[in-house]
Amino acid sequence: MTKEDLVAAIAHIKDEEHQLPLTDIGLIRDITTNKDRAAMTVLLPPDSVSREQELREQITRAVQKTGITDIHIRFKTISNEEKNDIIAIKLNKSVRRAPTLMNSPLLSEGSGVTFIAVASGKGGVGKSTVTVNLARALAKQGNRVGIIDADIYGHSIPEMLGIKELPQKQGNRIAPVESHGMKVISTGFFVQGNKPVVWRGPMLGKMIGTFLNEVEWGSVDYIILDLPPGTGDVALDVHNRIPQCAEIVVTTPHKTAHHVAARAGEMALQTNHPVLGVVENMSYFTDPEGRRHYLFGRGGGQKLAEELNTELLAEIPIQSADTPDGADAASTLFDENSEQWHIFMDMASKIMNSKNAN
Ligand SMILES: Nc1ncnc2c1ncn2[C@@H]1O[C@H](COP(=O)(O)OP(=O)(O)OP(=O)(O)O)[C@@H](O)[C@H]1O
Repeated sequence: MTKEDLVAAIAHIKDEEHQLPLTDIGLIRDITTNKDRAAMTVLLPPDSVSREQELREQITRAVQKTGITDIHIRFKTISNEEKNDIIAIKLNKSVRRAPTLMNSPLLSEGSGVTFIAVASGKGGVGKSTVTVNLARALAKQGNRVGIIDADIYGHSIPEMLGIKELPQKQGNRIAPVESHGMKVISTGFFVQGNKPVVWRGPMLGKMIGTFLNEVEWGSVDYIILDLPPGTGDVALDVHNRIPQCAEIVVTTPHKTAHHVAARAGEMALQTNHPVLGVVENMSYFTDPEGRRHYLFGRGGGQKLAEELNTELLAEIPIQSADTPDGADAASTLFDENSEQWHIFMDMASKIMNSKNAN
């Protein structure tokens, strides 16, 4: 009796959500067998905890059919995020490079397009702010830049850029909206009103493919993708469809933010995507006398960069909403005279230099 025989014996036991064998998606692991003894660990996400007894019985029956009677099954509860991470990493090999979607000229070798996904562990840390300003800074330095706002839950890019129009049809293709010298496509263009998006399964799986294949991008040097927070389906799809996509992980100086951000970066690493670096946002506030105040603590970005074995690309200060002229300056498009803008310009140069070095 080998481990493979044991895996085969329990391969019919499936995950309810994905209908895939638990062994294939990493939710049964540490499978060992030794003569008449078998042991394994079953990982239970919250919605499956009630299945513990049923699973124990199913596994026991299946293993007993092989003649083994000494069966040890450990159950470990995991969060939904952990479940998604495990499945993402496990499935990556098999779903990677779906052939029908590889025909986008953008993805071909020699297209010269650099893809950068901007990720974060949780929402509200400034992922979209980093996407938009990095894209602007790259455009300002002479690059042709496209933005894919793939944040299905908080597609804020059109609003940030003040885009009012919708993309037009160009033959049987979609023309991205031009704004601030960049080409923009957003999930927000394809939903009505401000309803939360309930794109699941097949539709979600098609989204990145549609944005790559059916949008007429023309010539672009960079495509920056604003991912939804966390390590869900869209992030996984990007990792799968765009194997060359590099990642920037945005975090704040908060310890908790650093912790959750690490997962987004680790997913990239485990799926062999380079992590370009970490951006720490809302790092400090510079007062009118030029003194820095580290309102949310210090070092979170650096710590995350070390953990992911990458570079701290930038520390973006907090922009005050209180401006001399009373205007609402907490705009996400940083003014070209601001400290923040200079930092974004430096970051864009760094990224361009590393592209040229490759
Ligand atoms: N450095 C900064 N200084 C001041 N305000 C900022 C800064 N960075 C971001 N903000 C503000 O914080 C809020 C959240 O930023 P943003 O929408 O970029 O985050 P996000 O991570 O993309 O969030 P979500 O995942 O919900 O889309 C916005 O109102 C933005 O204007």
